[in-house]
Amino acid sequence: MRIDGKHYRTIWVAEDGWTVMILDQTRLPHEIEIAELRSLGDAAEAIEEMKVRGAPLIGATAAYGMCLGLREDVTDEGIERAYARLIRTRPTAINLRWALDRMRSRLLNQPYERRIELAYAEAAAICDEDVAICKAIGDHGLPLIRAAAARKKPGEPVNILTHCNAGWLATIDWGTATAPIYRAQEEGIPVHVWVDETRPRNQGAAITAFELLHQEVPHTVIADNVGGHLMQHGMVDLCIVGTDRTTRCGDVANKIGTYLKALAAKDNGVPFYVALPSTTIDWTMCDGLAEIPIEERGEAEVTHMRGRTADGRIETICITPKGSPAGNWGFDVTPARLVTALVTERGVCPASEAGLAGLFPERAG
Ligand SMILES: CSC[C@@H](O)[C@@H](O)C(=O)COP(=O)(O)O
Repeated sequence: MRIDGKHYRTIWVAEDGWTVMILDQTRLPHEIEIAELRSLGDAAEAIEEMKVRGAPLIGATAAYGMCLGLREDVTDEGIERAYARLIRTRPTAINLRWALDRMRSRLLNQPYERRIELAYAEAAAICDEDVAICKAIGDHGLPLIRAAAARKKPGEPVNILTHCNAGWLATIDWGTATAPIYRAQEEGIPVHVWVDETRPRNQGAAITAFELLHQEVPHTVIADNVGGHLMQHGMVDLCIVGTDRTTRCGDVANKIGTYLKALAAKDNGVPFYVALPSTTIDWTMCDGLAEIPIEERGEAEVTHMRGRTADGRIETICITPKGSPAGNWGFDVTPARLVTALVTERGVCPASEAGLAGLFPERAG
């Protein structure tokens, strides 16, 4: 996708053939800064500090983290050490484990002298596949937006609510929840996106708004609690969000607050879609509420906010009384019964074990 007219992916390898380059998402939307990852530690910290974030991009960064780890130690022990360091960076997004498992099984049993080259090729393949998968999600999600457009007066935009950032900046390109929106834009279907701010880290206000602005998609940033009101007043035609882990039975873990939007959507008869690559499905789990690990992060993300002052300085300010404790759960689980449908690279299906098994029979038990 584009920033100031220039095409970017979220992660790539520098001309030296080994340094991994990322867009540092902690600097958005105020600064466009490209960061270099030159060691296993750099890659792990980039994920932990959320310089890169979003389930597919976390997986891709971990894959490149394995490459950087191999440059430090090419042995089997080196592979296991890199795996162990990267797997503990963030707990909820299943793409992390998926990418690490794929890298490990590709590399073990290979001659030492070929491992680094094979690792970079595998990480690049993971990225290229993610681009194709997200594009396919866009193709399959497009008819849902087209159908909503058919119910509107000519020229009236389809109002789409999204939460957090499941856009191209959460993937390699295209995004998951945003891919159908970008496809609709390409087709000339008028769309308008309600962007939940997504406290505490404001991925909606900072990142989704940034990417929609640069893609010239009409949008409005709203406070997290506004969505229910808009739905009650017929101002949302459909919701579409991403996910960090979806169980084989269709329960969906996504950024904290997603569940409340799904409840409001159900109450108001607004379709609630979840867009996901199959790499985000955890086939080992059924009951998301009981089984999906939910990331808890530091209090400061809740007690403090970061932004740019009128004179251009980036500042962090405290918004709570000194001494008030804060809780910071990063994700919640939306039960399958609240999800209208899942949009995957193979098509749209009910959020259920049978629905997913129908699209991915080779994975279903
Ligand atoms: C396309 S990825 C979907 C999710 O990863 C996204 O909705 C989300 O919740 C991201 O959370 P984050 O904590 O910013 O990594």
